[in-house]
Amino acid sequence: MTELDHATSSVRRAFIGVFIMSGITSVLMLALPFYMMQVFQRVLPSRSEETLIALSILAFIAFATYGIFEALRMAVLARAAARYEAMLAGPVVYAHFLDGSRDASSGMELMQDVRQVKTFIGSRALAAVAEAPFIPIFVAVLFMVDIALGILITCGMVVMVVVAILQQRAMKRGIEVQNDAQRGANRILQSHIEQSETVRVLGLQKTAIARWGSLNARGLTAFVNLQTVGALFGGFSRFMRFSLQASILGVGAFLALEGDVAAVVVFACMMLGGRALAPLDGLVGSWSALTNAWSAHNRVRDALIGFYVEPEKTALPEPRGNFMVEKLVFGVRGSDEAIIKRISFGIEAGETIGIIGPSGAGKSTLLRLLAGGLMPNAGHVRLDGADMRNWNRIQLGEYMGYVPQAVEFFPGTIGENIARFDPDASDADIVEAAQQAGIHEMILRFPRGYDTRIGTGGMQPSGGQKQLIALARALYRNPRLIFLDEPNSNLDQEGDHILLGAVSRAKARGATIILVTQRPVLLQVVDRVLLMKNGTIENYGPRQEVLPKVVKPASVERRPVRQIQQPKAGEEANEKTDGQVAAGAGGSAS
Ligand SMILES: Nc1ncnc2c1ncn2[C@@H]1O[C@H](COP(=O)(O)OP(=O)(O)OP(=O)(O)O)[C@@H](O)[C@H]1O
Repeated sequence: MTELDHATSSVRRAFIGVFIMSGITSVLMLALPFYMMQVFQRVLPSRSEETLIALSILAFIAFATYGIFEALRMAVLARAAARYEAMLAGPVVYAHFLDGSRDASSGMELMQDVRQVKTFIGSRALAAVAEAPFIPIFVAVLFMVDIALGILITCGMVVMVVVAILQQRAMKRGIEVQNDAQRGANRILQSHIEQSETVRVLGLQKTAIARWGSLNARGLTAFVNLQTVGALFGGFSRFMRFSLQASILGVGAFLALEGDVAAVVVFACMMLGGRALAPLDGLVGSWSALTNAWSAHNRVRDALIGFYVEPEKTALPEPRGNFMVEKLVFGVRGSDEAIIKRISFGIEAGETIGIIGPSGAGKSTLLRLLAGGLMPNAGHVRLDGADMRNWNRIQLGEYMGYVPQAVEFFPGTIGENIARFDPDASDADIVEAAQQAGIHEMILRFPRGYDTRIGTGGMQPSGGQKQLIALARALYRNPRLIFLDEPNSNLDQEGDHILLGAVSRAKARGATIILVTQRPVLLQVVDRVLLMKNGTIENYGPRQEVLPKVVKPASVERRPVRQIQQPKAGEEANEKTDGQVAAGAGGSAS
């Protein structure tokens, strides 16, 4: 059973309970008209105070029971609503983490969808849905009083159902337009707020507001139209409800004049009519909330189809670091051309591999596939023989170090970020990782040292500092597998030396290191070079064979790649080489 199945069956169970309670409250609603009839037809003619007291006690018991069930019903719905969010919010985020093709905003939107459904489940609108099947009770009582009253209310209700259907049709398109516009506007706003500084520097304030505003205006126009249509239908529904109640009174009065029914029965029937029509009226009034919640649930369902938080996978032994890539294909939705095109190669445990190639060749994508950040569309990435999908990701994370291309930190202190928020982290391990990354002294100079807060709302380290802190995080507890995506793109010469030293030490202790780089300086330490071009492998082999064919003469002159000696473990790198790897970019010379 998936998480979605668990959540929906929990809501279903709650709804069945609410449905039963709605049946009880519907029957109890008959107590007031019944009490009124008894008072007028029994107590007043007999002038019996005992009967009045007995009837009143019975009526109060009925009202109290009604009140209890009404409260209970809403409490059950509130709990079901909270359970829906509690059971699905985590899996929605989890599924988002697993699906590398989703962007950040779609994760937040799904969370909003979960909340929208939760709000609906806990609302009166769902209670009205549960009451609707009991309308026939009131209709049947009216039929029992007089067939004319029964026919009248039935016809009125048919008209109201037709109104509800027409309303649904009239509002369907508007609801879609409103939701699409609001989502689009939110995405634009979120992205501009995240990049406020760029907006400020480039003077894009008005453009940003205009782009967001035009979509938001569409949403607002759709909102006004929807509210107007809803109000019109709501007004008509009220009109129908009051007219029907008045008609019941009119027809009842006519029957009373004929002597067919007593006057008090006419009043009781009018009350019953009102009760019968209330749920329908409620449904018409909350139609857009119901439709929105249904669409939101469908989006949540689509995101979670087949998803279940897996029972812990069997923990495999610590990986040695043998990678086997088999016919690997990766593409994104909406694009015909794959980014990674059926490539196969292997990496030996303990090797250091440099992935190079022109911009857009697919280097970062390949690295992310190897690290398990993305899942392939076809083919396999096997680590020590096991498909990456079959590794226990939480266990595997302990053996992984990763510096992504765009480094960001989670809100917390530098120490917490380096330790990946491990609650059992020892200060010694954190400091050791920082020393390995050569930033211990730099961190000590920060306002609160290792306790300085970074990430959203905290201190903003420079680009180079970010890369070195991320390197410390990658080296925390000496992982076996290290993935570095252009880890020196913001580093100066000193940073390059620190990085080379750290990579060399990790290599010396047997780690498998895969790095993407555009600059030859890092290639000094690699064993093999994988040259990518347009999603395929153009060349893969020992550094000494591949590099001479792809490094620009300028950089070769400054530091001939053929002569670059791999530094020994712990040895700091030599001078920085500024040349760019010209792999496949045309004009490369050997
Ligand atoms: N989520 C995505 N949606 C659409 N296209 C994508 C996505 N991710 C990557 N691409 C495309 O895939 C191609 C390879 O991207 P990738 O980042 O792997 O290249 P790269 O070789 O690392 O480039 P660079 O050296 O510039 O970082 C690019 O053309 C990029 O536009």
